[in-house]
Amino acid sequence: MTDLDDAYANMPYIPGGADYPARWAEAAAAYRDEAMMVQVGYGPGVRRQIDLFLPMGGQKGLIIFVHGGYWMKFSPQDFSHLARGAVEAGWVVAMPGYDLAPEMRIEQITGLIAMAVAELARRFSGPIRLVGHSAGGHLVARMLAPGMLPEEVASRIEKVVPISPVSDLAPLLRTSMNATLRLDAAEAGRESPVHQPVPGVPVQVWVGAEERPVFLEQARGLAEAWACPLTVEPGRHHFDVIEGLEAESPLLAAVIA
Ligand SMILES: N[C@@H](CC(=O)c1ccccc1NC=O)C(=O)O
Repeated sequence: MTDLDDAYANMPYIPGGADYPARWAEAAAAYRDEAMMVQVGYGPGVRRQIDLFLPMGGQKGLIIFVHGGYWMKFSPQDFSHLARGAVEAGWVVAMPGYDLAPEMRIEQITGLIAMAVAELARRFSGPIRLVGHSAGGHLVARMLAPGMLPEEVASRIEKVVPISPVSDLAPLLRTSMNATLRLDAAEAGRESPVHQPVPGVPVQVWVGAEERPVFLEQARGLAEAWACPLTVEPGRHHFDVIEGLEAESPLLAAVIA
């Protein structure tokens, strides 16, 4: 144990926390059974696949959701059900997979997400919105770094909603997770969205009021660094803060409005 392990642990502080991953996988599989889904690859290997959920009728644009799990856990197939709200509102929802730590360093994962976003931009026209949770919130925030995406892709990004993002990676150097993440101070600095220039696109940071204090700080830190709005949603913790994406909710409204 290191001094910040407990601060960054979510599961032990969430009632029934250990049951969430199995419930996510089950809800995700049930949604895939009824959804119109196709997969496209953006690189070699089973993880470089994007699940695409298609709405009936016209398309308002593309929403890319990047899942979390401290860059070392889960796949898009654990979170398919989160596409429902935006799909029913007429958006295409894309969920890219990515190779995980320790095989990948965080900066390589950032590069994979940039590749996935560029691939999606080639395949769809129209506006693109980015949503990510936790480590995925970090990854979507990273897409706004100068030069991360080709200009013709960057110019189509209309809005970004980082949910409970990790925005300053430096504290992770002091967690046992870093045995897997293998961050050093230099990479932690380069990979921290709080150190990026203020982006030119609207960003709305979202976090649950019942989250661990460090996640409230991480969210506030990003909203302050980027001078963008922060919503602290009452009654939500790190695991149920994403549930609003499943149906009409304040979070879904923030994403699709
Ligand atoms: N084992 C981790 C899991 C976790 O934090 C997490 C789980 C699902 C989605 C995002 C997460 N956190 C950051 O990416 C914990 O509870 O501390």
